[in-house]
Amino acid sequence: MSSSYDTRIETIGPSKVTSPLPLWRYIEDRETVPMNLDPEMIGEEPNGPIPLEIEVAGPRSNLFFDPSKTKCAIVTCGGLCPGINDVIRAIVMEAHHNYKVPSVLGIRFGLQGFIPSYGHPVEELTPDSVSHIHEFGGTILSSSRGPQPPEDIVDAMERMNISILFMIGGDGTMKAAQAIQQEVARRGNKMSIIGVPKTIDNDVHFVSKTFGFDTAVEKATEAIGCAHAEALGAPNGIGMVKLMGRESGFIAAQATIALKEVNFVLIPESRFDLHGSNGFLRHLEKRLDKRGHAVIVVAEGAGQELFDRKGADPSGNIILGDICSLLRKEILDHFHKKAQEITLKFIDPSYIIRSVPANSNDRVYCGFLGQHAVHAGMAGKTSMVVSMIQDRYIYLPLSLVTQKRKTLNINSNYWGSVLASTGQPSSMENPEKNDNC
Ligand SMILES: Nc1ncnc2c1ncn2[C@@H]1O[C@H](COP(=O)(O)OP(=O)(O)OP(=O)(O)O)[C@@H](O)[C@H]1O
Ligand SMILES: O=P(O)(O)OC[C@H]1O[C@](O)(CO)[C@@H](O)[C@@H]1O
Repeated sequence: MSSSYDTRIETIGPSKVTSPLPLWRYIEDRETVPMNLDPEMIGEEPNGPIPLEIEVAGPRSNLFFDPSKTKCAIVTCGGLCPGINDVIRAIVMEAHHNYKVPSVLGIRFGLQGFIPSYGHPVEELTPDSVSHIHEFGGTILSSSRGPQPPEDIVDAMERMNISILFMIGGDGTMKAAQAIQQEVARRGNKMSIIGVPKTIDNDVHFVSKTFGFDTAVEKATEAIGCAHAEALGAPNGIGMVKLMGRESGFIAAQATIALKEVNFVLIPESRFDLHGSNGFLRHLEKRLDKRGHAVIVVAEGAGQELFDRKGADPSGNIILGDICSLLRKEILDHFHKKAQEITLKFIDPSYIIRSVPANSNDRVYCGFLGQHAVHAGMAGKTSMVVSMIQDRYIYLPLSLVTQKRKTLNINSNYWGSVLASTGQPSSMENPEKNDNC
């Protein structure tokens, strides 16, 4: 398969400043690494490897910005995610200790922090002030989700004399970064916009694994382990766990593969019927008849096709698309009608999987992401994100990662492995499509 992806990284201008870093190896500017990307890992159709030249992350010997006159800023947007504080810490340490920039500002409450009418003061981030923040979950800068005009954000950056803006967030934040970058370019400003993709959902296109995903999955497996114990603790015991993932089921799928005890995993990408000869309830019934217990993992966005546009369930009750409420009701009704005793225990770890501090893997990952983000910004690279693919830290254009949201491809070998682990059928849709009621 030939590739039509433009992986070139934009730069603001020529690099004329010698880097102050005491290093044994610099990365050649524009050094690339040839990669044969596994399409499944970056959210593309599984049509064979994607050959691409991708720019290697790392320190450059020549910089665009003169460190002694460079002011940086960091903003965190979207939902919380383990490791945000680790990235903030790494950026501040790298910028201050190695490049010796005079100032790194923390923008409070996401993009709101740029807009004067919200009145959020900026915070000077120093090595001292960030030295222990990795011990805590969340973001020391706080976050928000509302849209803010890129013109007002760039006005604020001009007023504060910011040269490099680091934006830590999910796919929405990367789109916001692109809009800010376009405004910067329209004004002909010499400012660098660097994205660090963050989300427990792992749904950023072209990024094989976002930081925080690993920790969230680890935390999710604790809930599944408990659901399994509950399921085993009663006759016909059913343990159900709800996990985050509104539009993609990566957390549910990965936690399922990690813990072999899951018998059904329901994700947004894989439609299913409740009733009928091949519906979920029939398969659950078979599982209970055979083994006497079942563990079900549900991504919050699964089964939205079962609700009408008002969020009502098949009986017309408005339950706002909450798939687990619907499943619990339908399971209880189903087995009640059959006069079969079941015990259903429901666990919703909810925000716990994303508000915890990062695990060791994510800590290491976040540290490097932060450092490489600073190297990129100082070299004058812009409109890009820092990421890791196939064990290499690399830079990717924002235009690539914002093309679409990554979803789990149910024709992939990865999903095949998930199904092999649960033993559920590859489809729980009925051939006759009229019996969801
Ligand atoms: N298409 C867009 N254009 C400009 N700004 C956007 C766009 N999408 C989202 N944003 C802004 O980016 C910020 C973060 O977006 P959002 O709330 O969607 O979270 P996210 O970055 O996708 O993180 P998460 O994965 O946790 O949802 C918000 O301030 C939002 O208004
Ligand atoms: O309740 P909030 O903060 O809007 O976010 C919930 C969403 O955020 C995420 O944690 C990350 O996008 C999703 O998994 C979840 O659907």
